[in-house]
Amino acid sequence: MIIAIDGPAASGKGTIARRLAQHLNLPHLDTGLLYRATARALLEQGHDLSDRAAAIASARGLALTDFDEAALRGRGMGEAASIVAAIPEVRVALVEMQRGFALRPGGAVLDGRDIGTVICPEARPKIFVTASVEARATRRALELKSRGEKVDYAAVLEDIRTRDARDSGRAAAPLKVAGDAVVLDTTKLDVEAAFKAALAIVEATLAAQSAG
Ligand SMILES: Nc1ncnc2c1ncn2[C@@H]1O[C@H](COP(=O)(O)OP(=O)(O)O)[C@@H](O)[C@H]1O
Ligand SMILES: Nc1ccn([C@@H]2O[C@H](COP(=O)(O)OP(=O)(O)O)[C@@H](O)[C@H]2O)c(=O)n1
Repeated sequence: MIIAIDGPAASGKGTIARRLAQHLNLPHLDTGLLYRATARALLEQGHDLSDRAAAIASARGLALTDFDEAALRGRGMGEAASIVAAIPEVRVALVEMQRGFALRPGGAVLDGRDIGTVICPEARPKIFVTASVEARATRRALELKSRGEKVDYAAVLEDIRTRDARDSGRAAAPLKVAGDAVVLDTTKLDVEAAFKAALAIVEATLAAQSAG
């Protein structure tokens, strides 16, 4: 089974994807890390984020490895990732890697922005995880603080608004709800309740598949 989890920044999609993968014993790919790693490689080589050719080369050179998550999950890298992710050729360079992961025998769980719409349109179920922008900013601010970053809520809220607009407004694989996705709003759910709600969606899909 391929499970596609999409949604905006800090909606809780990664947490849900990880928990589902663990529970179902499936491999999990956080596809946001691919865009974050592309941006980081670009910056480390001294290029500017607006250097399209260098961004494309960086995406083409990326390998699925154990990413240095501590370096990638910082506030600046989320913003940088969303800038390079708007370049169509960067996205194309990362498609095969993601599809290869999704098509592993036994299935996989992938989370991102375009898993259900572009990478794995055949995935079942597709879950679109969302939450109010204020809840997402609160969660991200807490997360960044726990990672040792000095952050202020207002700045994180502004970051998230900017990123939502860029990710939804771009021409290439914009963030949007797939027609056949189930929307899961986690604004009022804690981590455990959000996981249980997602698991119920997966179980309903499995039941429908075995019935039909
Ligand atoms: N339902 C929830 N309630 C409160 N905090 C949550 C919830 N889901 C996730 N979090 C926390 O919010 C932060 C962002 O979650 P994450 O799963 O990384 O989001 P995303 O992958 O959508 O960016 C993490 O610190 C995570 O522990
Ligand atoms: N499948 C994906 C995953 C991430 N991205 C981009 O990468 C950025 C960082 O993604 P992420 O999932 O790590 O970010 P968070 O949702 O964790 O904040 C997003 O803002 C998107 O612009 C994408 O375009 N497509």
